Amino acid sequence: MKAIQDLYAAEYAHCFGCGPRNAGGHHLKSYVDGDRTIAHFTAEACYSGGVPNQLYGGMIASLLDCHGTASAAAFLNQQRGRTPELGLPRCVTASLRIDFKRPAPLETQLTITGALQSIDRRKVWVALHLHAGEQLCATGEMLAIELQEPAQS
Ligand SMILES: CCCCC/C=C\C/C=C\C/C=C\C/C=C\CCCC(=O)SCCNC(=O)CCNC(=O)[C@H](O)C(C)(C)COP(=O)(O)OP(=O)(O)OC[C@H]1O[C@@H](n2cnc3c(N)ncnc32)[C@H](O)[C@@H]1OP(=O)(O)O
Repeated sequence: MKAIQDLYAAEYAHCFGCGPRNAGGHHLKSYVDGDRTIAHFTAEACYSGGVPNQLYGGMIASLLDCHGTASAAAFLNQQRGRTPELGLPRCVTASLRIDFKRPAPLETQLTITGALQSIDRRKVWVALHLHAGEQLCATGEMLAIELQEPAQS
């Protein structure tokens, strides 16, 4: 199965967190998994926060940011009955609230999931969870908004 990010059009594929065309980026890959979305990521030791073996909060935000917008695009597509191969909506983060529940470890596989909360036209609310094994480390609530197409001349 293709990752959602691998369906982004070339001009939208340079995101630092998940763009396939950003050589220096993190290349997060998100997948549709039934009625939710899922991604896995293992952070290298250099992404340490201020406490030993504790992942930097900005990296957690980055993972939720990229997974959330990919999830929003996939959920909008599903609502519209479109297959991803026909093109994805272009969603950006309008707001992202994060609760850091427990430290997330370095050099350990993390699992990020997304679930659709609701859709109102271009607005998509996504619930996000980040786990290390069974441990819930962070939750997020995102409002993603579909970009409007530029006016045709
Ligand atoms: C095989 C072909 C495949 C084709 C694939 C094509 C595309 C691929 C898909 C996606 C790729 C795109 C990007 C993916 C890459 C990386 C993503 C990583 C995530 C990010 O890193 S992303 C960067 C950070 N992100 C920003 O840089 C956003 C800056 N911002 C803006 O660009 C505007 O702000 C925008 C566009 C968000 C809205 O602007 P706008 O002019 O379009 O719309 P407007 O302002 O009218 O808002 C409309 C309705 O949302 C409500 N609303 C707005 N903001 C709200 C808020 N904060 N809280 C609550 N409600 C809010 C309004 O109240 C109104 O509500 P209502 O309609 O009910 O009145």
